[in-house]
Amino acid sequence: MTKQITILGTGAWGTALGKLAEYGDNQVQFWSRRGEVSLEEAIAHADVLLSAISMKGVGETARKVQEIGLPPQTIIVTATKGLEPSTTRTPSQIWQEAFPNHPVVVLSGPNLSKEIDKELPAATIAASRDMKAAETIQEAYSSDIFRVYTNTDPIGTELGGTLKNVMAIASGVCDGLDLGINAKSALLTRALIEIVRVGTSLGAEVETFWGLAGLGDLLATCNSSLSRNYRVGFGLSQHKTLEQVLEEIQSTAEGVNTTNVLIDLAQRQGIEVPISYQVYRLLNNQITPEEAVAALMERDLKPEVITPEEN
Ligand SMILES: NC(=O)C1=CN([C@@H]2O[C@H](COP(=O)(O)OP(=O)(O)OC[C@H]3O[C@@H](n4cnc5c(N)ncnc54)[C@H](OP(=O)(O)O)[C@@H]3O)[C@@H](O)[C@H]2O)C=CC1
Ligand SMILES: O=C(CO)COP(=O)(O)O
Repeated sequence: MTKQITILGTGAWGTALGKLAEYGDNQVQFWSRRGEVSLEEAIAHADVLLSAISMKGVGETARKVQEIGLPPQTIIVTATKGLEPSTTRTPSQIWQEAFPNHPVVVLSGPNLSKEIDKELPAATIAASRDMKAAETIQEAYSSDIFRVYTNTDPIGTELGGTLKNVMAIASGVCDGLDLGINAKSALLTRALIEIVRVGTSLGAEVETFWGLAGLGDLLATCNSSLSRNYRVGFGLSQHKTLEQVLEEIQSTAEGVNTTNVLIDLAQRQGIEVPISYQVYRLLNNQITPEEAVAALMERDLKPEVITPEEN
């Protein structure tokens, strides 16, 4: 059945998700803080409210929607991949706290917007504790170019997409320094284990990270120069400053903020995050790319540990 989908944010991802929604025969209403349609008008008849706003605007936008109020049947979908600095909350936690009586669905997977724009085939996850809501989004968004799976682990799905951005920065450094496929394979494998360790300590289910929202998104983002986060790492490996690289990208690279939030959280909770820590030091000008690689190679020797219980 045709849904009225209101998309908040007309950046790269909001626009691509709008096209996908239209492709799936839905009615789409865009809203942007710079646009002509008021937020009140945009959400008045929404069956689905989909937020594709970058992390820095999520809390503020959720508050604005809260002040206006949502129709009772509206399903909230969040497609943002980030962590709120002041609270370390994920976007779905922010939306769910603002709207405790509405279902919240996380939409996340290996979905580089530039490929979606070209109508290349892709798959993603619609995750919610409310399976009926996840299935509604699955149905609304599925088409012959976009295959949507459901799961019941919104936090794991969201953290897969969020934490891989940190690893994409590391991966850009790895490729930029021309370290080879052996190094890249080692990096991505250990990156996934690090993501699992953080994710499970924040309440995610381990299995989620073996799927599209975990391994799938890690592979896409860490192997593509379409990824803004990958380009941050690649640029730093060429000894450009972070400011220069971000100026060149002119778009959201959530991994920069996520790394800072993650290191703060990991240090407070005693979670071991060796790769993310080197990314943090690099982003904060404490180390060169070459020193970051050396620091990872020179860590204490130990057995390969894969399960989240062990470090
Ligand atoms: N691009 C991609 O391939 C994918 C991106 N994502 C995620 O989607 C999110 C958005 O990314 P993307 O669209 O690429 O980034 P863009 O930089 O292209 O767009 C960011 C969007 O967020 C809006 N925004 C930022 N701050 C605020 C605010 N305070 N209030 C209201 N709106 C605000 C911007 O509005 P304005 O234009 O007015 O500044 C713009 O619409 C990120 O979390 C990203 O990780 C997820 C999957 C794929
Ligand atoms: O999340 C993405 C692909 O799934 C987009 O990655 P970037 O934000 O690094 O461009």
